[in-house]
Amino acid sequence: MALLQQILYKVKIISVAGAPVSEVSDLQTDSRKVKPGSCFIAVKGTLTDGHSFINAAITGGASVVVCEILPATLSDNIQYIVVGNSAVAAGIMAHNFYGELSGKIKLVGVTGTNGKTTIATLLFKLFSQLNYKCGLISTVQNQIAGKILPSTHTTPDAISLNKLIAEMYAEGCTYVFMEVSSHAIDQHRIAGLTFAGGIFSNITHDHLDYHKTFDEYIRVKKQFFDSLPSFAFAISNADDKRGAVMLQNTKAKKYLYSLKTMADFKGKIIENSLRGLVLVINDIEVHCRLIGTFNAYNLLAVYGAAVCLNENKQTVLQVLSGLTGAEGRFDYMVSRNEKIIGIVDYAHTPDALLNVLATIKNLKHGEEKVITVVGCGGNRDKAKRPVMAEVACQYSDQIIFTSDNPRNEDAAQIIKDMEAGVPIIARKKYISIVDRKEAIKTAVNLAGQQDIILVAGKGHEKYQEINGIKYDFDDKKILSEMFQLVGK
Ligand SMILES: CC(=O)N[C@H]1[C@@H](OP(=O)(O)OP(=O)(O)OC[C@H]2O[C@@H](n3ccc(=O)[nH]c3=O)[C@H](O)[C@@H]2O)O[C@H](CO)[C@@H](O)[C@@H]1O[C@H](C)C(=O)N[C@@H](C)C(=O)N[C@H](CCC(=O)O)C(=O)O
Ligand SMILES: Nc1ncnc2c1ncn2[C@@H]1O[C@H](COP(=O)(O)OP(=O)(O)OP(=O)(O)O)[C@@H](O)[C@H]1O
Ligand SMILES: N[C@H](CCC[C@H](N)C(=O)O)C(=O)O
Ligand SMILES: [Mg+2]
Repeated sequence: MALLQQILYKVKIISVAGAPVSEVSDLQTDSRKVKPGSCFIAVKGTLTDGHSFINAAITGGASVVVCEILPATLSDNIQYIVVGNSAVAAGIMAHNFYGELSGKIKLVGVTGTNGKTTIATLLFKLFSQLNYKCGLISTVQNQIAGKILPSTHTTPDAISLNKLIAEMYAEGCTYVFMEVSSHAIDQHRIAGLTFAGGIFSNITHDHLDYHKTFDEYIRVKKQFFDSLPSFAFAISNADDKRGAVMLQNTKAKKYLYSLKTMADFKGKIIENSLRGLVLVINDIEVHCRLIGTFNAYNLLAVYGAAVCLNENKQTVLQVLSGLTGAEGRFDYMVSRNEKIIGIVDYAHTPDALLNVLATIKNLKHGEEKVITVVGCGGNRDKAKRPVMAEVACQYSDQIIFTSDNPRNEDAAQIIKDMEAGVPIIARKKYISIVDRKEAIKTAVNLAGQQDIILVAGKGHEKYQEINGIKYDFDDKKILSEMFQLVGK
């Protein structure tokens, strides 16, 4: 049980009605999870409005209701608290409920279209190797010190998020590295948290189904930096067109990283091959295992954050040089007889696909073919489909369009949306195969000695979501099984 008054600390209350209640057993934004004594917070969502479930929550046992609009009829023995924004209230209340712990650990948030998982995971690995107990909140998995927990979102809802941070604190974690998605910022999942630092990777086309315009997407991402406290650090990518804008109104201490211009954290690529990257970072040469220019940016962001967190520069670079990236990001394998190269990557935006394919192009020695297998997710930004197809065609010798997670859409129609982006000159080099396993198999059959197969879009995912059901599916496992069979 927790005192209601304490949980409401810092919440902007407009009015209070009904019967006074002093304690609640927990907080819930979902009426279906309410228990006797719960405080139900009615949040306006994207599909429905939590206010329609106030009665269901009361029937379920809620004793307190936090809402933006008071119901027409009030139930007996229930306290109603009217707030300006229930989602913001949920964030602040969850933070209070779990002991305001974000300020007691060092919480670092990473935002941007691409690179969040990579940067957060590298920071987690780096600080763990520097002998700190750390937490990780990411798309691939959550981790509390060594314990791995499954992840359902890039950034969990406010209640799950604060609960997770509380578990991390209880386990003795002193650092938590987390991804901050644009959905999370917009839906106030991070409201109430105190960040020690924020990192911006980049912003390119994605999620326009949700944010509607690119300007709005930028505005939402910027809000994260606008809300950082003055004692925090804010690190941004000087080479991204919007890198400066992100820090324009932040109170935090500002730092920039760059491969192209003068910056606090300045990098230069000396070598970029399948063996990894050789970089000079602020005059120190470092050999890294990560591949591709985009990873040079991720490494610079990680280095910058570690320096801002007062770690020794030499030690940081020493540890960084041994680190591998996150699962399903440029995961590299070679077929039996060492003939075909396979790369599984989570590129599911035009920019990510472009970066990965440009990296592969740079790494080629000669006339090897690049065969790309790619699809787009259903119930997500439709505008990126033709653009991803165009990018795939531009940088590949052969392309197989296939399904990703169709969710509630028709996989064949998603592929048609992609095909609309195929340039006329590329019409002869693509085929479409809805069944993703068949598509991967076909790519392996098409590949000759030394050719490179890129399987893009699903990275670490272990399922394919079709009409609400998650079927077992693992690009890496399928590709490696087929690679075992390749005898040519
Ligand atoms: C579009 C979106 O972001 N939706 C998220 C949002 O749900 P919503 O706004 O649609 O909620 P809703 O269904 O309209 O319901 C409104 C309210 O009524 C409540 N309700 C609903 C039904 C009921 O019977 N009783 C009840 O109380 C709900 O609990 C909710 O509080 O809030 C929920 C709780 O936080 C999230 O689980 C849900 O994520 C959905 C499943 C999702 O797929 N989200 C993706 C797009 C997402 O968030 N992705 C980002 C990463 C993106 C990236 O950068 O790559 C992420 O952070 O994971
Ligand atoms: N700094 C970067 N710039 C551009 N592309 C990148 C960068 N880092 C990674 N990528 C590409 O984007 C893909 C996704 O990377 P990552 O998972 O780190 O990003 P993310 O921001 O966490 O994505 P999500 O929003 O889906 O969680 C990678 O598989 C790679 O193709
Ligand atoms: N976090 C991203 C993941 C997309 C991954 C891709 N495989 C897809 O299903 O579209 C999203 O929810 O939009
Ligand atoms: Mg991620």
